[in-house]
Amino acid sequence: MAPSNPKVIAAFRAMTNLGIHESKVKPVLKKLIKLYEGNWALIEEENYRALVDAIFEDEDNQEGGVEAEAPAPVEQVRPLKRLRLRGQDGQFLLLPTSGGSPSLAVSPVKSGLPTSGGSPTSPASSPLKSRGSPRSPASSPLKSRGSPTSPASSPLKSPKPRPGTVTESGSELQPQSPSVLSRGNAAADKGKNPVSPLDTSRRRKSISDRSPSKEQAVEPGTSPSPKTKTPHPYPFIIPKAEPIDEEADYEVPISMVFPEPLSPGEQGNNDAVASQCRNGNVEDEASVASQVPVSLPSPSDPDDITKGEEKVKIPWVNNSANDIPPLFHYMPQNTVFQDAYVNISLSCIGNKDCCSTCMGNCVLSSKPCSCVNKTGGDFAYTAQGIVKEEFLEECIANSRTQSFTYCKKCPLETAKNDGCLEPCKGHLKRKFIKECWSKCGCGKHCGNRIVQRGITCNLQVFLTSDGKGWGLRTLEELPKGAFVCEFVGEILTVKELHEKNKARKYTLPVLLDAEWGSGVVKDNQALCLYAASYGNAARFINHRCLDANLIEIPVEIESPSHHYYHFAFFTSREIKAQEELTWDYGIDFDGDDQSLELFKCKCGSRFCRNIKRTNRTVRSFAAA
Ligand SMILES: C[S@@+](CC[C@H](N)C(=O)[O-])C[C@H]1O[C@@H](n2cnc3c(N)ncnc32)[C@H](O)[C@@H]1O
Repeated sequence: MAPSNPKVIAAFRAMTNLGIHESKVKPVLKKLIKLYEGNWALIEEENYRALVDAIFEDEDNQEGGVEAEAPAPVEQVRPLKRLRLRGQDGQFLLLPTSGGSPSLAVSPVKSGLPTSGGSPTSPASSPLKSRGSPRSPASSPLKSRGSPTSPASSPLKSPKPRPGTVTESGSELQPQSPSVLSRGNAAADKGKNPVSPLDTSRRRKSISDRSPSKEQAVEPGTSPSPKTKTPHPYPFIIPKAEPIDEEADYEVPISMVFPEPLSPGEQGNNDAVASQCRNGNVEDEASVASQVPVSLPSPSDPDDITKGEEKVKIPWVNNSANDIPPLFHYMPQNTVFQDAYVNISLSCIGNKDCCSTCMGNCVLSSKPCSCVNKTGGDFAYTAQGIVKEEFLEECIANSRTQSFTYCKKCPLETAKNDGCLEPCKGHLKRKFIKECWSKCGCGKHCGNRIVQRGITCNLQVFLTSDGKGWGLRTLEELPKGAFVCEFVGEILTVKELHEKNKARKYTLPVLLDAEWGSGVVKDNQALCLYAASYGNAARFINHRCLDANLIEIPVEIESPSHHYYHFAFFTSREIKAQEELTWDYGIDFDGDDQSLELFKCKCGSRFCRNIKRTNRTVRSFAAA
C-alpha cells in the first residue's frame, strides 16, 4: 500500500526525484526513523542528505563494501554518490544556495538521470512549470479603466525565471569556480558524517529564528523583486510539514500547524497518525503511515499557490529550501462545511434587489439602477472600479471608532452551551457594498461587479522578516480603495466553529455577524468563515493594529439576506509595490477570551494594542 504520511511521501518523492527507487528508500527510511527516534528534522535536513547517505551506505554494505574501495569510474553509474565526491569531474557539484545548504547541479549529459520530462535536475522542464497554460497577467484596478478585464501592461506580469533555475543556455550547469567548489566541498563533508540525533544544532528552528540576515532581503517595501531571490535548488520543492512532536507555541503562526482533518469521516484517520507521531510512537512509522489514509493537500507550486484556481498566479518565495508555506487546500470561493444555511436562490432576489432591465455597465449609466438602493442611492464603486473615497472613509471610520450593535441572544454565547448565557459583547456596525449579480440585466463587466470577478492584482506570499510567519504582499502599486481579495474559507455555523475550537484553537475565524444585532439569529444562520484547511490567499494576511493598509467591507452579491455575505479586502490607502498587506483582525489583546489562539503582536504599528504587554489573550473574534 502506498504511504500516506506526508513526511514519508515527501521523503519518497525527494528520493524519486534523485533517481532512487522506492524499494531502496523504504527499509532505510524505517531504520533511520528508528535511529533518530522519529526526529524528522534530522532526516529532512539538507534535502534528506542523511537518508541519501544511509541508502548508499546500505547499498555499500549489501555489496560487501566493494564500492568503498572502488575507483572513480565505478561511481559514475551511481550519480548521487557524487554528493560525497566533491564535484569530481565537474559533473556533480554542490552549489551553495543563499540558505547555505548545498544544491545539486548535475550535468545532464553525464548524470545518467533523465534530462527531460520532469527531471529534477532540469528546472526548465519541471512538471510544475508546465502545468496548464500560463494565465493572463493581472490587471490592477487602475489599469483596468474602461476595460476591467484587459491584460495589464505591468512589468510584473510575466514571471521572471527564478534565479538558480537553469537558463536556456544552461549556464548554471557549467563547472563552477573554485570558490564555489570549495564551499560545496565543505557542505559535502558535512553530509559525510553520521548525523547524531543529539546534535542540537540540527534541531528545527522556529520561524523567527530562521536566517534573519536573509530575511532582511524580503523586508516589505525595501526588498528586492522576486527575481533576485534564490529559490529552492530543485524545481520540485519538498514539503516540510512542521514538526509533529512538539506543541506549537504561540510564537508559531497557527497556519504553520499541520492542517486539520478535512471532514468528520477523515478525522479518525488523521488523528490516529497525528497522535501516534506526537506521542513519539514512531517505531514503524513508515509502515503505519502506509496503512492509514490521510487526505492532505499536496504542496503548492512556488509559481502559483492558487494551483490555477484564480485568474492570476500568486507565487510564493522562501528564504531557504526548508521554508515551505503551510499545507492547505486553495479554494477561490467560500464553501459550506456542513450545517451552514446559505440560501442562494434566484427566487430570493426580489425586483428591488436587482436591475433586470439594465444593460452594459450600470456604473456608467446616467440614472443609477435599483442596485444602489442599499448603498444610499449611489454606487460604492467609481467608474475605475475602486471604492469611492467617501464610502471608504466611512467604512474606515466605522471600524476605527468601534461602533457596535448588540444581539438579543448572541450566537457566540449560545454556542458555548455552558448553561450561563452571557450578554452579547457587541458586533461592529458595518456598511455594505451591494454588487449587481445574475438576476441583473448588466454584463459581467459591469462596473458594479468587482469582488465577484476575483483577484486581479499581482500578489505574492512571502516569509516576513519580523517573525509573523508568512505574509501576503502586493507586487504592484495599488491605489486607495482598490479591491485586493476576499477572505475565503469554509462556511461554518458558530456552533461548528465552537466544536472545531475545542479540538484546536484558531486565530482567525471571520464572523459574518453584520446582521446579528438586528434580531434573533437562527443557529444555522450565524455563520463564520474558517480558513485553516481550505482558503485563499487572504489566509496569509497578517494583522496590524489600527493602521493596517487593508480594510474589510461586507459585500452583498448573491444573497440579499445579510446572514451570508462576502468579506472583501480593499486598500485603505495607496500601497506601494512590495509592501506587505495587513488588516486589523480586531483583536483585543487585553481581553480574556480563551477560545482563540494567542499570538504576541509584532505588527510594528505605533498604535499597537499589544505593546509592552505579554501573555495577553484575544478577546473577541476577528470580525467582532
Ligand atoms: C491568518 S494567519 C496569517 C498568516 C501566517 N503568518 C502564516 O504564516 O501562515 C494568522 C497568524 O499569523 C501570525 N500573525 C499574524 N499577524 C501577526 C502579528 N501582527 N504579530 C505576530 N504574529 C502575527 C500569528 O501567528 C497568527 O496566528
